[in-house]
Amino acid sequence: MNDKQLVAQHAANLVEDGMVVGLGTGSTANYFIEALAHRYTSEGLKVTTVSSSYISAIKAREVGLPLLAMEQISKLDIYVDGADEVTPSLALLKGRGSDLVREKLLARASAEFIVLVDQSKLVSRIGEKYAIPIEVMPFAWQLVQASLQAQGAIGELRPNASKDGLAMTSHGSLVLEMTFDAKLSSSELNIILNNTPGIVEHGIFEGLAGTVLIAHEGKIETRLAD
Ligand SMILES: O=C[C@H](O)[C@H](O)[C@H](O)COP(=O)(O)O
Repeated sequence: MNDKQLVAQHAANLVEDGMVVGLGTGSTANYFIEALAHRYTSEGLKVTTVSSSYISAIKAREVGLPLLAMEQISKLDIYVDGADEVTPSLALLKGRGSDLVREKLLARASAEFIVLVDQSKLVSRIGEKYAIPIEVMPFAWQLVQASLQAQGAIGELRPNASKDGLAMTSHGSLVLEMTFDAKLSSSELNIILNNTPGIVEHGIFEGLAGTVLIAHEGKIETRLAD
């Protein structure tokens, strides 16, 4: 079992009978979906799930988990997802995939947001390893880019996987990948991005993570939000 599987299994064991569980997106979230499905089929654990992306919904269906559409829920008990960066204050950077809107909705709506990472995701500040993904309305991308450049950021639209076009999110947005002055804190960046018209969603998850489970060499460390 690798570190991502280990931490995913640990999180699946935290799910209790009757819970509505949000399913994240990405390789770590996939391991969680598999581990939860195992408990559902082998232990008869009663769960309902809601997915953060089309790809996670497909995965959940493949493994036989009961799945609700997001429109059918107004709250959930637990949301489990990976992250690309985690700071000491448990601010997150997410969105190397393209499903930020649903991910942040579920993170905000859940009673408990549990983040699964290995040690490679720990950073001292948001933006240390990756540019910040920013979903923009397609017609707004140049105005958003110019507005952020005026505040010192640099960056371009995300290319698609084969680099012969542009990446598009599940909901038809383009993605700007912007790097900001390293002196800006995650909360300052969060405010700038929340206040910029034309941005649909962005990858800074500030004050949302309740628990971060960190796997390293077969052991799990639990960090709780203040
Ligand atoms: O949109 C992608 C999500 O934010 C992922 O949770 C994040 O990129 C981490 O992915 P992984 O578990 O594959 O490292």
